[in-house]
Amino acid sequence: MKSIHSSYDALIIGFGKGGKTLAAYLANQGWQVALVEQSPLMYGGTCINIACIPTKSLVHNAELGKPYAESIHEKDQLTATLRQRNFNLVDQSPNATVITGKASFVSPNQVSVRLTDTQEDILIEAERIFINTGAKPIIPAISGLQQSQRVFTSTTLIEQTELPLRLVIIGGGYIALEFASMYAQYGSKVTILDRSTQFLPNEDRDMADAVMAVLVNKGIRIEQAVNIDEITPDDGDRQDTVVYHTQAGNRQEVQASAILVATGRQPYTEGLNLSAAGVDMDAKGYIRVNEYLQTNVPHIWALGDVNGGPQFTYVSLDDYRIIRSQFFNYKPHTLLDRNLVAFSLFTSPPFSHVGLREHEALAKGYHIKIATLPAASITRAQILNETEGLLKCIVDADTDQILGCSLLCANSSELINLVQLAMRARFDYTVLRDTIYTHPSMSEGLNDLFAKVP
Ligand SMILES: Cc1cc2nc3c(=O)[nH]c(=O)nc-3n(C[C@H](O)[C@H](O)[C@H](O)COP(=O)(O)OP(=O)(O)OC[C@H]3O[C@@H](n4cnc5c(N)ncnc54)[C@H](O)[C@@H]3O)c2cc1C
Ligand SMILES: NC(=O)c1ccc[n+]([C@@H]2O[C@H](COP(=O)([O-])OP(=O)(O)OC[C@H]3O[C@@H](n4cnc5c(N)ncnc54)[C@H](O)[C@@H]3O)[C@@H](O)[C@H]2O)c1
Repeated sequence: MKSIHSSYDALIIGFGKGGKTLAAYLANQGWQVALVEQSPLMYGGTCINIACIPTKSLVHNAELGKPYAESIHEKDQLTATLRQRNFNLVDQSPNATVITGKASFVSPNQVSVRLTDTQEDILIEAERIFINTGAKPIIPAISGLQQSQRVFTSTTLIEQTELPLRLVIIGGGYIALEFASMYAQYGSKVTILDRSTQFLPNEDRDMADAVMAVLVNKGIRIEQAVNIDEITPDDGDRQDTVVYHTQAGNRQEVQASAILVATGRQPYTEGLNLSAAGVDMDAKGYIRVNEYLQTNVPHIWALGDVNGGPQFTYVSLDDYRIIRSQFFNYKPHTLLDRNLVAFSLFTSPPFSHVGLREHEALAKGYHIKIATLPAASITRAQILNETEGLLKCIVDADTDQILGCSLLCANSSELINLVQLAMRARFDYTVLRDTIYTHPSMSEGLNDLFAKVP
């Protein structure tokens, strides 16, 4: 490890997407930079070690029909490679040092770091401090949950090399649906128990129903509006029992060889001692920032999940761009000009969305034109043998501009970026309708979808 100085131009706390990119950039510009990460198993942050990358590797291999244990092994190799590459990305710069330890504020400019290997406490001063400590799972208070040996988070479930025969998932959001889809494809019998009264409550009902149909076709059982009462332990048959009530008040039970808790993620500020720096948080514990991602303490910024923005790796990366534009010669960029953040939910096929949904456009008073297209009508989908799904676009009837688009089909996580670009460029929908796409491709579905706009 490089020698640690007592003072730096910039101190970055947490090896998240925004922070590591910022660390490498600032060091290349000649700043003296320290990046503190509490765990050597988290160099590179959440995305590459325990989130996006390992889960999408598992989704991909499930689609290919690879056995579970082999896929877990392959995922571990991939994350180990990326971890080392990410460490090098920062630490190989002569101006940057990765310090492995837990950071805690002592004053607005001073941070104490308890080094992970020696448990020694060191004090670091920095002119500017960037907090990028991410988020961690919310664990609901359910009787028996803490005692159970079969309860996992998204992090710990994908450490298991044995496929759970019966997987019960508590939650109905991103993690729940992605894990349900992939574990069902590996061969688990999956049950989703969601507290929300509606499946995918933010989506238009036609799209939500189409996603639900995809999951149900994989044999997944989905229960909405449930209230989990308790988890009762293994009685020798290697299965716990999850006891819950339905909205109608009926008591139900389901057996589980593994239980995944996927009930949301909360800001990771534990141990940071933000009060010593005087940094404000909101009611949910997210660090309050202005449009420049600056906290109430002017030389301290917060990037990524911890600042309460949408929890996506690409948003953390865009946070880096916002900060970069404040110090270097880039076009000014703030939270105020961040619009059109698309997302992809990596079920198989993936569900992707950008812009307004139909119900949102109507609520905003737009006059709209709508078109839908079954994925099965796209030739490429037939070739791929992935004919499940539905595509939908919402167009402003007064201007012909695209207001929103939802895609449930093969490669939708790529296609949605094309639609997003057209929306940012303020193209009329006819541009996507009449563009010459390669053949046979999923993009051609956009020709057909937009051709159906009345
Ligand atoms: C299972 C799962 C799947 C996901 N899939 C996707 C996806 O497909 N696409 C997508 O865009 N997003 C996905 N996300 C969300 C995405 O992972 C996060 O939005 C993103 O990783 C957040 O990064 P960040 O920059 O906030 O920091 P993180 O990458 O979370 O990094 C924070 C780091 O800070 C460290 N840390 C915390 N406190 C301290 C401290 N006091 N001292 C030192 N170090 C500290 C932590 O150990 C951690 O390494 C997924 C999330 C999960 C859980
Ligand atoms: N593809 C992606 O980009 C991707 C993938 C995974 C995660 N993520 C990010 O990670 C974040 C966290 O994901 P998540 O799925 O944990 O959270 P989420 O906020 O997406 O979903 C939480 C779900 O848990 C349910 N819930 C909450 N408490 C419950 C309880 N006690 N009993 C039953 N159900 C309960 C809610 O109804 C909701 O369906 C997401 O917001 C997303 O930003 C992104």
